[in-house]
Amino acid sequence: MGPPKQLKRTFLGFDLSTQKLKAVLLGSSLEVVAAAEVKFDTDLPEFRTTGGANAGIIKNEYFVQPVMWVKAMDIVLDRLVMQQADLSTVAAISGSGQQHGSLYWSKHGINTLQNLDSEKFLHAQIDDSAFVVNRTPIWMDATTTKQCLEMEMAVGGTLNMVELTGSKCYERFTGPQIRKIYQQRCHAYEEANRISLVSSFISSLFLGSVAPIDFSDGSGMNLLDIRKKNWSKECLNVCAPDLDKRLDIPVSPNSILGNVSPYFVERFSFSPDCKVAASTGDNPSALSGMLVGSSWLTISLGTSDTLMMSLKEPLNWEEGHILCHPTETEEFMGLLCFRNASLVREEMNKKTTGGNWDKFNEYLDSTPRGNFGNMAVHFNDMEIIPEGAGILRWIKEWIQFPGRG
Ligand SMILES: Nc1ncnc2c1ncn2[C@@H]1O[C@H](COP(=O)(O)OP(=O)(O)O)[C@@H](O)[C@H]1O
Ligand SMILES: O=C(CO)[C@@H](O)[C@H](O)COP(=O)(O)O
Repeated sequence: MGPPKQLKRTFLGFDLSTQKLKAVLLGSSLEVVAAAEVKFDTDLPEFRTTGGANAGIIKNEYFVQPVMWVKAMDIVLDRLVMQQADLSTVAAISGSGQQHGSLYWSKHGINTLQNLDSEKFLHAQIDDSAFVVNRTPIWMDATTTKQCLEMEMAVGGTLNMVELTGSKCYERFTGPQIRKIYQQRCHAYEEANRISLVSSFISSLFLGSVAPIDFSDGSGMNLLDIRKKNWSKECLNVCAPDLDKRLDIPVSPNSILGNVSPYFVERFSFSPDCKVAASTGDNPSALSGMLVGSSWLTISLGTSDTLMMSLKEPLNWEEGHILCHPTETEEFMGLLCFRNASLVREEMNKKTTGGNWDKFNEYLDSTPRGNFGNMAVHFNDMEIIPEGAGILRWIKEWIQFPGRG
């Protein structure tokens, strides 16, 4: 006999990453009680994504229709219920989101979020009209070179931007993306009452109101003063007008934002006392989830590959990012991100084995590490670090070692 129902406490986490939405229900000893996922390409083919994103007509343009994420939330919750997951035991909900992507709420969208009808699906209510930008940029987008130059110049150069925000201006970062929308779709920007990151969007759905952005994921915007853990007025001013109102005050990633909205109580039997915690970026989440000491380096192999480390003090890196640490909130984290990652591996796997990872791993295991000196770098898309694209191959005979002729 297990503990009485009122003592059973579970914790529900979401990961809204590039290719899928995953949900995991954990017990109080962190055991997995239930898990479900929704793959955008195959479960929601009507959105026509490839690797979870839509490519635009402009080179390096990538976007997503936010309603796809809303629909994915409907489906993933239903999949948990179909596994008999008892959502009335959930004590708290939180999430991790692909970094840098942004959502632009219309006034109508905010109103709908606050008055959801539990008889209807989320996506039947939070539809296209909830957002003023229906092709919303995600981290893969790199079309904001002009805005990056403008923002850096306006704060006195690249080094000043690094010193303030922890990163030079990167095309995928939210600040340059917001500036592009302000410049190219001024009307939409004016109509955007609030702007969410993908992470704060997850909390918003459960809270029933637009959740604040946490300062760890907020560090991936080129807008946050990472030392003060607040928006940099200088950066906001050079990005777009009246941006502070649209972003609200950033909060600690540890914050409890409120109770779950009545929609989830009525539709999925969540307890009205269930708490909604701030969500954060997927990389800050990955670093904190690894529970490693400060001298460890964490590597995450996913749609993007990332390298993460804890830092006591922020450093002024020419490349890469310093973010506010998600759990040691007085500290910082270093992040390097590489975009030619799982999608490149996937393509190679399809070519060589027809998409069978076991076979692919067998092939890898059948050659020694270093592959006899035959190596290749596949930058199918313009890489972030180093900035470059193309395929480079090294064949053993071509590599000249000093002293070996
Ligand atoms: N056995 C495997 N070996 C290498 N890559 C894999 C394997 N299984 C899945 N993948 C790849 O991992 C990627 C998904 O990783 P995931 O961590 O869920 O992504 P994300 O970073 O978007 O959260 C997919 O591109 C998939 O093809
Ligand atoms: O741009 C970055 C980090 O700066 C990416 O790592 C995104 O956060 C996407 O995450 P995945 O979907 O690859 O996990």
